[in-house]
Amino acid sequence: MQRHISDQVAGRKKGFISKSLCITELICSADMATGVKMGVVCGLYGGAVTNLGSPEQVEKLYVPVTELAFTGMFAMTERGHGSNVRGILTEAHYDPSTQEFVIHTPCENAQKMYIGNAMKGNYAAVFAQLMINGECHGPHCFIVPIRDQNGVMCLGVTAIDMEHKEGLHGVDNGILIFDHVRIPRENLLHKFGSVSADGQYSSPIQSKGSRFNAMLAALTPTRLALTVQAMAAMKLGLIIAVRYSHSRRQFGPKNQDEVKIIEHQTQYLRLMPHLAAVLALTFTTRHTAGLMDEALCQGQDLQSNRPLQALVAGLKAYSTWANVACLQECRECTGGMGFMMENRIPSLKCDSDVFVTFEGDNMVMLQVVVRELLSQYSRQIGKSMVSGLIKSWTSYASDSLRTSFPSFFVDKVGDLSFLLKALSYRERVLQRSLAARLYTKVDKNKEEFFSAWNSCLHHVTGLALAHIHRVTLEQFALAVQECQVNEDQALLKKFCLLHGTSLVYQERGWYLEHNYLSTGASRQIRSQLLELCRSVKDDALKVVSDFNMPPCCIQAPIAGVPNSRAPWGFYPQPESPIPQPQSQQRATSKL
Ligand SMILES: CCCCCCCCCCCCC/C=C/C(=O)SCCNC(=O)CCNC(=O)[C@H](O)C(C)(C)COP(=O)(O)OP(=O)(O)OC[C@H]1O[C@@H](n2cnc3c(N)ncnc32)[C@H](O)[C@@H]1OP(=O)(O)O
Ligand SMILES: Cc1cc2nc3c(=O)[nH]c(=O)nc-3n(C[C@H](O)[C@H](O)[C@H](O)COP(=O)(O)OP(=O)(O)OC[C@H]3O[C@@H](n4cnc5c(N)ncnc54)[C@H](O)[C@@H]3O)c2cc1C
Repeated sequence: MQRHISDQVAGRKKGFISKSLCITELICSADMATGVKMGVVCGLYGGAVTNLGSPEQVEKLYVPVTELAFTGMFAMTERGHGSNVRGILTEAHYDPSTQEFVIHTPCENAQKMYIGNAMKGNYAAVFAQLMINGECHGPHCFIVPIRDQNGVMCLGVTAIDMEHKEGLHGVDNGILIFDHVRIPRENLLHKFGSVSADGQYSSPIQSKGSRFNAMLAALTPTRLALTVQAMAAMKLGLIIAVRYSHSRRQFGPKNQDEVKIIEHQTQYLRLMPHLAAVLALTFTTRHTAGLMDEALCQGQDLQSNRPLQALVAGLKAYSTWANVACLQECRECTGGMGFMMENRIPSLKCDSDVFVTFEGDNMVMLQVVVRELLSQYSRQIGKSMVSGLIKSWTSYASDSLRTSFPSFFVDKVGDLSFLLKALSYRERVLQRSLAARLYTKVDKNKEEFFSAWNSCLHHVTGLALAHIHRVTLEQFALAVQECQVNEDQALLKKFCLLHGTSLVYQERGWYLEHNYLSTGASRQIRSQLLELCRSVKDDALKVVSDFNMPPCCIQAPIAGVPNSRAPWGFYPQPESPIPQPQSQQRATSKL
């Protein structure tokens, strides 16, 4: 792990992001809190220093972390501002007489909140408004000493433990308050903004907005890491629920053995789409990590890669919501056993619920996606075309768009090509109609942008998810094509079809409203979904074992893996004979 992190420092060895995501998934599978804590120290504090600092600052402020000399934290969020980082109130005043920055918390709303590792960490990457002679240069990142290696607090710094949370109990989250804390000028991470000894500000990025965006790009790698952490939670939940569904028996034909609960149609209908989704997410995150590795190996900064930032922001939102839905389904599909702490699902739910909020609230992340989609769109067609769009928007959407997606003429309803075109069609219609709506509101009716945008948020979030859905199905389809093992390829193809069918089925109302699906086709999609779920329910055991999750990471007796932290567990082995009450050998009979 240590060598691996120093790779990060040594300028990104080939495939660094892809490799680190494998480590991430494994660490998070073992314990979500450990993953988050490492994410804070390595991903966030480390990411801030390596993405926003100079090589000398990386050497001084991050390499010692890889040598376990000290740890860091990431202090961006404040009591008054979490999503709206531009509005943060912590101040960093430059004092040319001493060539120092004075970090100060001017009011209660400026207190840094929820900060991971706040009660143990030595240094904080603190986001503050950079002030020189009363002029504000926007949020910048400063390295502020919090406590020494003996745990003695630094002068002017107060840390308050926020204590009880829903989950992630292994992470210490706290409040940080700075009372005129002086740090050397060299502690400003100055890749995108620096201050000379006599107080002259300079930046390689002229636009304040783009400079601000560059500051936040440091979050992109950990947002992708969080996507992987959400996938790890989904995989654990599905391993437990699928295995239990293949061992637990309940009800059956008269005078015959009770059937395994996986045989109940509702059981496989509830679980299989989530299994397909986590496979789609697996291939899409690998693709995205590859893009990131490629960019970094070509010496590109993440800051200038808005398409990548948008893709990661969308994946973070989709995966963390998918995880919450998946774990709830797994909890319900395992009945009373799923509610017992020994079987892991409750703690996975509690630990990962917050993933939809931190690292960028999902509703806000979806807007990052659409900002980029609209930016690309207006570059692609130019403003004049958008005005042209408005004139005949309704006919435009229903006629010309459909001709570019003649699915229902050439593709068989439910084929993969049909599903891919359906998802692309929906994304295009939502993108063009949103562009037209905003253009009408802002350019024609001169509405203030915020209120125009706010009144379209339902549309915005729908477009963002439509985009991510389409990307995940495309990446899944590519992975199927590239699969070299025929048996695996055939199985992945069924799950890929299931993922696409499930996505179109979820939005069948929209497709019916837009005359893209006939009522007959909609019924065909539903029948296909039911049949695909049925056809893969037994293959699911192979899929979840192919996750190669080490037993020590599963820790769930109902999945046939003893929980070392809950030795009292009941151990029905998958494929086990039907356990009878008198024969129910508790593994702890020796107690
Ligand atoms: C090795 C082991 C590792 C294990 C890893 C485990 C997993 C990881 C676990 C990590 C631990 C988690 C613990 C939690 C930590 C945290 O929560 S940290 C804090 C996280 N906080 C956030 O993410 C804050 C979210 N907010 C933001 O990201 C931003 O504030 C924002 C909302 C995106 C900014 O919005 P806004 O203020 O509107 O600014 P921008 O949208 O960036 O706009 C700035 C200007 O840029 C223009 N613009 C926007 N988009 C585009 C575009 N696509 N193209 C072109 N231009 C664009 C925009 O118009 C603005 O221009 P101006 O108006 O001219 O300024
Ligand atoms: C366990 C935990 C650990 C954390 N660790 C850290 C850390 O180490 N470092 C750090 O800096 N931060 C950390 N955070 C803070 C986290 O990043 C913020 O909670 C997150 O960014 C959301 O900000 P907020 O809580 O202020 O919610 P708000 O931004 O106030 O959002 C509240 C609600 O308003 C909605 N909303 C806000 N803006 C919009 C909008 N423009 N459009 C639509 N809806 C909107 C949101 O969707 C949400 O439903 C942590 C938080 C938690 C809970």
